Amino acid sequence: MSVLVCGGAGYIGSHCVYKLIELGQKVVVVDNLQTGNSKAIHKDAIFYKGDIRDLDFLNKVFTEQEIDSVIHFAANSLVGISMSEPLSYFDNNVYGTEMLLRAMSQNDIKKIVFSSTAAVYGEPKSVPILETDETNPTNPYGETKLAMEKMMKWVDIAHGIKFVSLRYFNVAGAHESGYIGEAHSPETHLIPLVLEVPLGKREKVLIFGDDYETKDGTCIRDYIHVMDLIEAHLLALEYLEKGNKSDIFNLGNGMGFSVKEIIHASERVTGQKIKNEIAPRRLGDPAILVASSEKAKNILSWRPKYTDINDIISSAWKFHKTHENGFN
Ligand SMILES: NC(=O)c1ccc[n+]([C@@H]2O[C@H](COP(=O)([O-])OP(=O)(O)OC[C@H]3O[C@@H](n4cnc5c(N)ncnc54)[C@H](O)[C@@H]3O)[C@@H](O)[C@H]2O)c1
Ligand SMILES: O=c1ccn([C@@H]2O[C@H](COP(=O)(O)OP(=O)(O)O[C@H]3O[C@H](CO)[C@@H](O)[C@H](O)[C@H]3O)[C@@H](O)[C@H]2O)c(=O)[nH]1
Repeated sequence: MSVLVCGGAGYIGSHCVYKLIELGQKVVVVDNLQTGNSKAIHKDAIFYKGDIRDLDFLNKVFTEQEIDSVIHFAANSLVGISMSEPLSYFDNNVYGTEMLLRAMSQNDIKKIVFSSTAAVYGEPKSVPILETDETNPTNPYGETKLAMEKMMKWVDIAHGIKFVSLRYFNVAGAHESGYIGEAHSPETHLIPLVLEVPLGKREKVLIFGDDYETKDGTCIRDYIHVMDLIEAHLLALEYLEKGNKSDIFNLGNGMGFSVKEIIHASERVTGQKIKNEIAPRRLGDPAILVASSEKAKNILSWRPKYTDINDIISSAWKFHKTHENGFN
């Protein structure tokens, strides 16, 4: 039996595929390569290039392969762009998930682990954020992920498809081998952008707003290492295999770092001064997002290994130093 990884050519999905294969699992990848790269897919995975919004394509994959469970990373995932292109976010994320769940239902596949996000909470009333806290997204991206979670809840009730929704905070770092890492084109995420300065690919990094109500005026995020995140997916699959109920878990380190602190930590890691400049706020950004992951620790027995921001940035730096042009 195989695990189907939707979005397995992307940053997080490719790390999941590597880990599953290292553990001896059979893996099928579906990806339309809109932001992913086929070079990031482990050579032992079976790859189908196609779009999750294409029901016939999905049914072909489910017919040709013996799929037991699905891990669903395929989505549009950029806060800033979702503010100017909300409809493409609803189309790819909500309609895409609708088609995936339809195909799973038609092919009697009953387990899905799903990438959700801290963006479902919006501006939190208190931190660290608990899964039971209010969800009130400040951007269309978070709204689509919330809609996808709600869709899965009703599909579970109607069709018995059990889900684990993992609400990731900010994912960073790279696979220990240094073979794969975060390589988007164009890049929009803070840590890889900051590291482009010491690599000589960028003159300076822009800080989107220094007038937030935070300790130094810049946005605070909770950074989690991609391999710790993947570990939680494996535990979530086990949890579903044991017949447990559908549930939602936050995944973060429980520590907030401001944009300025990330730049300073990156200076320590790289040993180089990183030029930066204050720019206007980016629309849709909450000021602060920090997770409580106690529920994942208690129920899934999740134990993150990378709890020091220097180690997370060092891991990203190791990849970027050897892949200055991503996978090209
Ligand atoms: N990176 C983060 O910090 C973060 C935080 C929270 C949640 N997430 C979620 O995690 C998931 C993966 O994020 P990522 O950073 O790896 O993004 P990514 O863009 O690198 O990966 C997404 C992958 O899905 C593929 N894809 C997108 N739409 C598709 C479609 N319709 N059909 C088939 N393939 C499709 C892309 O080509 C890409 O390979 C996303 O769902 C994202 O919302 C990411
Ligand atoms: O050039 C840059 C890029 C980012 N930022 C700021 O850095 C922080 C982190 O931004 P980014 O790395 O783009 O991540 P987020 O916008 O926080 O979103 C990520 O983390 C979310 C969870 O918190 C996920 O839902 C999203 O999919 C994922 O892209 C934010 O305050 C940005 O405003 C800058 O100041 N300058």
